[in-house]
Amino acid sequence: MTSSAEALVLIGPMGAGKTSVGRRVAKALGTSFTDTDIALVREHGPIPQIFADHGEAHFRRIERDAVRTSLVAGGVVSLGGGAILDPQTRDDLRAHRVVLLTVHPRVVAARLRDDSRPLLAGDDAMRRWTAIYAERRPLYEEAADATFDTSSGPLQAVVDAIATWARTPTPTEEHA
Ligand SMILES: Nc1ncnc2c1ncn2[C@@H]1O[C@H](COP(=O)(O)OP(=O)(O)OP(=O)(O)O)[C@@H](O)[C@H]1O
Ligand SMILES: O=C(O)C1=C[C@@H](O)[C@@H](O)[C@H](O)C1
Ligand SMILES: [Mg+2]
Repeated sequence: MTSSAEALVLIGPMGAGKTSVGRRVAKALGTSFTDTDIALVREHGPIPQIFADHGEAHFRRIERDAVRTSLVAGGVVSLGGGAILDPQTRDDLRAHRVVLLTVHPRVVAARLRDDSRPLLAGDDAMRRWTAIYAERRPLYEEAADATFDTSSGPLQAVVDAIATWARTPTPTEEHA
């Protein structure tokens, strides 16, 4: 028995669909939706500005706080792509159901055209996306209870598949 509600947490690389899919999964399950990027922007301002004014290490600290608060709230929680880098966050995720969203590099390029992601700013965005994903992949895979690829098909098909998976009791729940 856990003291706080278990969240359904979406992790994965930039542009995999954590925000857009997570919002729709929450609607399908009739539960709350929190996106840690959206939450921290509300409190601290735009992400590129935070990186420019205070650097990535500072961003990771406030991201860590946003993740902790969001996990306590429960429901569906979409993390920023780099939140998995924090060891405390990785530890916290063990108490929740974690879904890894993946996407093929050929597909993601078209999804990353806006300038909201400072780690992809400027030239060579796709080369950096690929390197960052390769570096974090073991952390994503270690944390994930299930993986869904968002590269093809309608977004709603991924949403439905995750909602169906989420409704299936975990072995722990079955035997509780
Ligand atoms: N399955 C999908 N099919 C088509 N387009 C998608 C899909 N998932 C996301 N998109 C589009 O890709 C863009 C990026 O998606 P989104 O912001 O949800 O990614 P993210 O994983 O939250 O990225 P970040 O880590 O930067 O927060 C959005 O314009 C979204 O509409
Ligand atoms: O993958 C990352 O490191 C990031 C992903 C976005 O969700 C934002 O949290 C920010 O742009 C950094
Ligand atoms: Mg997002």
